[in-house]
Amino acid sequence: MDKEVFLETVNLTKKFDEVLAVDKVNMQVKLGEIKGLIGENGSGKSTISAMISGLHRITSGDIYINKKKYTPKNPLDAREKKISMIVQETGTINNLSIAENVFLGDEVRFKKNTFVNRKKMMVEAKKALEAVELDVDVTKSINTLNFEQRKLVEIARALYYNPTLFIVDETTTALSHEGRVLIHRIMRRLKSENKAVLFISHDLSELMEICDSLTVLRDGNFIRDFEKEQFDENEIKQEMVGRELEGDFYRSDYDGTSTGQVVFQAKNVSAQGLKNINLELHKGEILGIGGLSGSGMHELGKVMYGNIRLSAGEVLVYGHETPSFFQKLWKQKDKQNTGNMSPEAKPIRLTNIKTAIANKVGYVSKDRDQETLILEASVKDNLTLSALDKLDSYGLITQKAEKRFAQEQIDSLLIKCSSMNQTVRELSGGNKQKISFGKWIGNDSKILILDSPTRGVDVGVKTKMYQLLYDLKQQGYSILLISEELQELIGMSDRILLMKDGAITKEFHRSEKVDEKTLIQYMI
Ligand SMILES: Nc1ncnc2c1ncn2[C@@H]1O[C@H](COP(=O)(O)OP(=O)(O)OP(=O)(O)O)[C@@H](O)[C@H]1O
Repeated sequence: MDKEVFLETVNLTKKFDEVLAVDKVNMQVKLGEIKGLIGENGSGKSTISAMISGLHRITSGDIYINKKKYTPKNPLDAREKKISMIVQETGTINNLSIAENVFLGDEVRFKKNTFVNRKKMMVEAKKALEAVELDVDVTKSINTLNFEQRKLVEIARALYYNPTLFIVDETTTALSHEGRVLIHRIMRRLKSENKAVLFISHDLSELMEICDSLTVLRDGNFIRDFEKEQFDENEIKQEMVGRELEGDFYRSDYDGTSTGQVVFQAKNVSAQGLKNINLELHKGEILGIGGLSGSGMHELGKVMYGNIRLSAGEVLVYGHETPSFFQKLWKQKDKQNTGNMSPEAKPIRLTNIKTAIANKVGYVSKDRDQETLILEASVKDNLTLSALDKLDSYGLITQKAEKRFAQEQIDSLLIKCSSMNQTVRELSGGNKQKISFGKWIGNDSKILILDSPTRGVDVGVKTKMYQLLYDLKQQGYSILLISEELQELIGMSDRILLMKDGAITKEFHRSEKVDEKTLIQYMI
C-alpha cells in the first residue's frame, strides 16, 4: 500500500539577498517513513528544514501539510502543527536552567495568572528528559551540561510535543556512539507509530541504513529521489557532487611507526572528569582518542589546550615560545620560530590557552559555535585571527597578506561563502566547520588538537581534510585526533588510545587487524 504524503513542497525557494539557497525544490515526506536529505555543504538542506519548521520565511513556492497550504509564522506555530526540529547548531540558551531550556519559548504553558508554576515545569522537564535517558538535575543551569547532553535536551524538547514530523538536522555527528543508537531508536519508533521523519546527515552509510528514501540536493536544486531498493553508495555520491569522487577516503598505508620524539605530553593528569592520564604525542604522529560520551575524551582535548584547570599532574609542550617583535627584528625569527621542537628543548608547562597558542598548539573544539568561531565576524577575520603571528611582518600586518591568507584557506577547503567579508553566522554548518579547521591548519601550529574535526562536513571535503592531515603528519606536525567516528580513528591514526570513565583503558597501534568491533569492546 502506498504511504500517505504528510508534507509536500512545491517550487520551494529561498533567497538571502543575492544568494539563492533553495531553488524551486519539489519533495515529499510520507507518514511511516524516514526520509533522508543529502547534499554537499551549502546545498540547501538546513534552509529547507528551517522553512518547514518556521525558522525562515519562504521567498516563493509553497509547502502543504495533508494537502493544505502551510505557512508557519515561527517555530512555535510549526510545533502547534506537529512539526518539531532539532537544529544543527546549538539550540539551547546559556544561563537558563535545564528545565527552562526544555520549554524554551513555551513557558506560558506553566503560567497561572502572572506566575510561572516552576514546580510543575521541573516535573514535566524531568519527564521529557526520560525519553532521551538523560538523568540530570533539571533545576541546574544548562551550562553544567556538555555539548552532547545539550543536544539531548533539544531532542527531548522536540519529542515532548509529540510531533507528526520530526526533523533531525545533522545531529548524529554531534552525538557519541550511544547517543546515535538512541536517536536511531527514536526515529524508528516514530516510523512504527506512522509518523514522519526528515533526517539530514553527511554519513551516507548511516542514511542508507536508517532511511526508506533519500532526496539529493545540489546547489539548492532538487536532483533526484532514491527509494530504498535503489540505494547505491557510488550513485548517490555521484548525484550529490555531480561527478565521480576520486582518491582514497582515509590514508591507505599501515605504517604506524613514528619518530619517537615526544612533543606533547600529559603526565599524571587529573581534572574534572579525568583520572591520572598519561600520554605522549610524537613528532609526525596522528594519535587518535576514542570513547563513549562521558569517557572524558572531549575534556582531555580541553585540558591539553589549557582550557580546563588541572587538579593534579601537568601538560608539557616541547617547543619554543613565539618570539617577540624585537627578537624578530634581530632576525632571530627563523632560528626561534621554526616550530621544530628539539628533543633537548626544555619542556614548557602548559597551564592556559595563551601558553598553548604561544607554543604553536592549535585546538578545534567540538562546539565550534561557542568555542572556536566568532560568529558575528567575517570569514576573513575568523581565518586570520589565529594566524596573525604568521602574517606579522615586523609588526605590520598588511591587508593584502590577510586577504591572500584567507583566500588560500577558502580555496583549499572549498569554503562556500559569497565573499570573504560575509559573516560566519550566515554560512552553512559544514562551511563553518571548514573555517574552524582552516584557521588552525593554516597558522603553522605544529601541534593540533582536533576534536571532531570533520563534524558536519560533506564527503568530498572530508576526503580533502584527511589528505591534509596526512600531509601535515608527513611534514612533522603532530595531531591529537579526538573523534566519535571509529572509522575515522582507524582510518587515520598511527596509534589509538581508548578512554572509559575518565581514564585511558587501551592502546592500539596502526594495523589492518584493528576494526570497530575490537575498539567498542574497550569503550563500553
Ligand atoms: N542567514 C543566511 N544569510 C545568508 N546566506 C545564508 C544564510 N543561511 C544560509 N545561507 C546560505 O545558503 C546556502 C545553503 O545553506 P544551508 O545551510 O541550507 O546548506 P546545507 O546544505 O544545510 O549545508 P551543511 O551541510 O553545511 O549544513 C549556503 O550558501 C549558505 O551560505
